[in-house]
Amino acid sequence: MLVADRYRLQTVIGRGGMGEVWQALDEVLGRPVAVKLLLNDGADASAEARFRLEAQTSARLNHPHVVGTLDFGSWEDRCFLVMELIDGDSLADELTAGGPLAPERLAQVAQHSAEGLAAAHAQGIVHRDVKPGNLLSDRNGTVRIADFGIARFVDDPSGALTTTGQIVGTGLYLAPERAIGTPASAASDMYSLGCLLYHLAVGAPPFEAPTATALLYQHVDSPPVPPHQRGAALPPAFETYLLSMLAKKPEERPTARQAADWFAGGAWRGAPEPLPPERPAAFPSQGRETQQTGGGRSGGQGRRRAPEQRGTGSSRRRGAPARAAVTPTPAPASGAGDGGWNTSVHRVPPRRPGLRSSLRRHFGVAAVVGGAALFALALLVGMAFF
Ligand SMILES: Nc1ncnc2c1ncn2[C@@H]1O[C@H](COP(=O)(O)OP(=O)(O)OP(=O)(O)O)[C@@H](O)[C@H]1O
Repeated sequence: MLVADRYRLQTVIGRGGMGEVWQALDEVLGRPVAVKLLLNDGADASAEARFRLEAQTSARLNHPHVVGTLDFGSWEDRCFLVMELIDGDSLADELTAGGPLAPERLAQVAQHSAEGLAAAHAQGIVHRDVKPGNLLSDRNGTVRIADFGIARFVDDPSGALTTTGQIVGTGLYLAPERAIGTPASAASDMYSLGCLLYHLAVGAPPFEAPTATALLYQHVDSPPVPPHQRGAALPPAFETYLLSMLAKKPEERPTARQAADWFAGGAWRGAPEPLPPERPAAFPSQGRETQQTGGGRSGGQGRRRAPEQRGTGSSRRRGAPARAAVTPTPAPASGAGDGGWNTSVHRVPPRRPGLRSSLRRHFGVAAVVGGAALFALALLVGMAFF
C-alpha cells in the first residue's frame, strides 16, 4: 500500500490506542521510515486534532533522544504521521524479554530518557505519558522518547483510567499531583520516569492496586518500597536517586537536566569508599561527609542539585533529604564493594557521646544531687536550733 504517493507500507510494527505503526519505505528519499496511521473508526472527532498536535509538538524537537518527526498529512481520510524508524524494541519489550535491567543498562536508559525530556522541557513541552512502551531503543541501545504530545489531553486523573475504573498503563506512572487533579508539569514527567525506571529495575511498578482509586491513593500517600527490598541490585547511590525522583512533592524531584547530568557523570555507580581507619566512634558522619566531597558519588547529594553545585560538606547535608524519606535496610558488611547497602549515607550511625562527655554529665548530676542533700541537711539543723 502506498500512502500519499510516497510511503510504501511494509509490515505492521505495533498498535497503540490511536493507530497502527508500520515499517515503510519512503520511495522519494529511498529510506526506511515508520508510518503511524490514525485509526479511522470515525468515533472520536477529536482524535485527528490530537494526532495533528502530536505531530506538531514532536516536530519541534530535534534531538538524538527523541524520535524524529518527518512528515504529517492526510490520505484517504486517514491521518498519518511519518517518523524516523527505530530499529529495535520498546523498553516494555526489553523488560518482557529479559526481565529487570542490569544497573548499567538502566543508567543508560535513565540518562538518555532524561536527556530527551530535558530537551522537551526546555521548550516548554511536557510529555505526560512517559512509560516503557514510549521509550524506543535501537540496536545500539540508544533510547529515544516517542509519542510526544498525545498525553497532553489526559491531564486530569480520569484520563489515566477507563470509564469502568480499570487502570490503564498511564496510571501506573501517574504523578501524585496529577492524581489529585493538578496539571502535569516537567516534574510530573520526572516522577513518571522514576516509576518507569523502578519498574525496569524491579520488574514491577512501584505501586499496584486492584482499583484505579486505590492506585491513585498510593501515588499520593504511600512511600515506595526501596527497590533492593524487592530484589533489585542497584548501587545505593542509584537507588537513592531513583527514589528521589519519586518524591511526592514535585519540587523535591531532580529536573530532567540534573538527572541527565547525574547519570552521565557516573555518580549512580555509588562506588564504595574506604572507611576512615582512625576515627571510628566520635563523629563518624563527619568523616563520611568529608570523604564524599568531590567524589561525585552517593545518593541524595545529587538531588535537585546541578553537579557544579555539589561538593561542599554543608551543601551535601542540605542536599541529602532523601535519606530521611528513604530508610533502606543496611546489609551485612560483606556487601562492601558489590553495591550493597553498607556504604555512604546509609551507614551513618546516630552520634554517640564520647567517654569524656558522659563522665562530665554524670559528675554534673552527682554535684546537683549532693548540693541539694547538703542544703536539706542545713535546713534541718537550722530548724533544730531555732
Ligand atoms: N518510530 C518508530 N519506530 C519503530 N517502532 C515504533 C515507532 N513508533 C512506534 N513504534 C512501535 O509501535 C508500537 C505502537 O506505538 P504507538 O505509539 O501507536 O502506541 P503505544 O505508545 O504503544 O500506545 P498509545 O499510543 O496508546 O500510548 C510501539 O510500542 C513501538 O513498538
